[in-house]
Amino acid sequence: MYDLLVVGAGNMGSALAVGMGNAEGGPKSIAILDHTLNKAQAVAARLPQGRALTELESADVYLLAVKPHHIRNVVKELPAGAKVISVAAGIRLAQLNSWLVKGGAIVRAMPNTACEIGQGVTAVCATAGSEDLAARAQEWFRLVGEVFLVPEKQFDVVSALSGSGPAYVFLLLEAMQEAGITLGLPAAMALDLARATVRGAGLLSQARQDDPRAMRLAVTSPGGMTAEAIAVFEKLRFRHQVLTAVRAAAERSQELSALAED
Ligand SMILES: NC(=O)C1=CN([C@@H]2O[C@H](COP(=O)(O)OP(=O)(O)OC[C@H]3O[C@@H](n4cnc5c(N)ncnc54)[C@H](OP(=O)(O)O)[C@@H]3O)[C@@H](O)[C@H]2O)C=CC1
Ligand SMILES: O=C(O)[C@@H]1CCC=N1
Repeated sequence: MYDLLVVGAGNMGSALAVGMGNAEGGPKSIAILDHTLNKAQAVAARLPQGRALTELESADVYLLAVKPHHIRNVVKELPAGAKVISVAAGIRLAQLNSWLVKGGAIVRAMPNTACEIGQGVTAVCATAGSEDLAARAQEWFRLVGEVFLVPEKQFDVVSALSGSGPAYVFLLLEAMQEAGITLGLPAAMALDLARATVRGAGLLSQARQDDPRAMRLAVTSPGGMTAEAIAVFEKLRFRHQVLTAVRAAAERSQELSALAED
């Protein structure tokens, strides 16, 4: 029996399997299951004790990393009493519970892809009676980043903030690179500069634990060049754009829950 069987060798399943499987104190034996054997094999090859599967086998814990509209079928195939961790966006604990054949323990988690390098953020909640599994899930997710216990009613917003969040940062990277290119820099140099800047700003913010506004003001010399850029962002209502975008993602999380019932 495997300690952990990850279903879905896509972006999130592979990030979690690789991150947890290579961390000290993580699940010892990990199997990864995907429709496409090649995908599962590619992940298993990056694990100290990984096994690629195309059919379900017995495991202590099943971590489900398939798309929200596929998850009901996967849950229905799990054995009675299965211990399940789902990372599917929008899918509620009550839905997972109703699809399980019989009993079992259920944890819902919302990680992000930075788990692959141990720098993820994961929100966790669980059904009553699943405390042991919730403790184990927190332990494993802590191996690949920070963990927050979050009431389920906040999951849509949390998912829209930290689950989707890396994509917003990558969009900023793309936009910074494109601006550099348009204003005359070579593409590779523009990307290197943007990437190093995002990394440094993230690390500085983490190291200082300061209010981001104060950190922004420390860069923005009165009458200097940054002030010109910030004034443009404010005029274009950047904050409003971020709020509208995060709200759209949170609303989509609610829709995904409803669609999974169809
Ligand atoms: N990507 C992210 O950043 C995050 C994703 N999530 C959640 O993680 C889940 C997976 O997302 P993501 O990794 O991006 O999706 P992917 O499409 O990259 O990965 C899902 C994988 O699961 C496979 N699959 C589907 N059904 C089955 C099945 N019954 N048995 C075995 N394998 C199956 C898919 O195969 P095929 O393509 O052939 O269908 C695919 O390879 C989603 O529910 C998402 O909401 C959560 C947090 C962040
Ligand atoms: O876009 C999605 O639906 C998934 C969930 C959070 C990040 N990716």
